[in-house]
Amino acid sequence: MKRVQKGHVTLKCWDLGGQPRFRTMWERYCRGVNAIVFIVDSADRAALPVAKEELQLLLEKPTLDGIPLLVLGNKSDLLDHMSVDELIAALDLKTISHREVSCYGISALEETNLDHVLNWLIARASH
Ligand SMILES: Nc1nc2c(ncn2[C@@H]2O[C@H](COP(=O)(O)OP(=O)(O)OP(=O)(O)O)[C@@H](O)[C@H]2O)c(=O)[nH]1
Repeated sequence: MKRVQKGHVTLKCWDLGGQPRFRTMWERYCRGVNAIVFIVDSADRAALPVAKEELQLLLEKPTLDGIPLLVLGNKSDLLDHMSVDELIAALDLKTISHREVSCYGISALEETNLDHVLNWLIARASH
């Protein structure tokens, strides 16, 4: 767990492992949160079918109904990264209903677009 502070808001963030053995834990950690952030490698097209599958399995849990979802396509610094529109299509984000969904491209390495991510999260934080 990591605390991220901006102004008067402190975000408590849990970084969950992406490997198969951790995936059954996702739902437990996502219960009761203000937002779920699902991060994919936007330069790894081959991994997206599995990412789509795992995201759908997570979102169909009744305990997570209505929780806002932010999908981040990381590694936008790499030449062959997918655009946000490509990510939306590959992850079938348009078919997600009963919750708010946003998708941004970011680079954790170059710290690109992270201000948008923070603002999105702060707007959904509890006061
Ligand atoms: N080019 C580039 N590489 C990145 C970026 N973000 C992370 N990486 C690299 O990607 C690899 C994986 O990064 P991690 O932070 O371990 O990824 P993770 O998703 O937390 O991994 P798990 O939690 O184990 O699934 C590392 O080699 C990072 O240096 C980025 O924005 N651009």
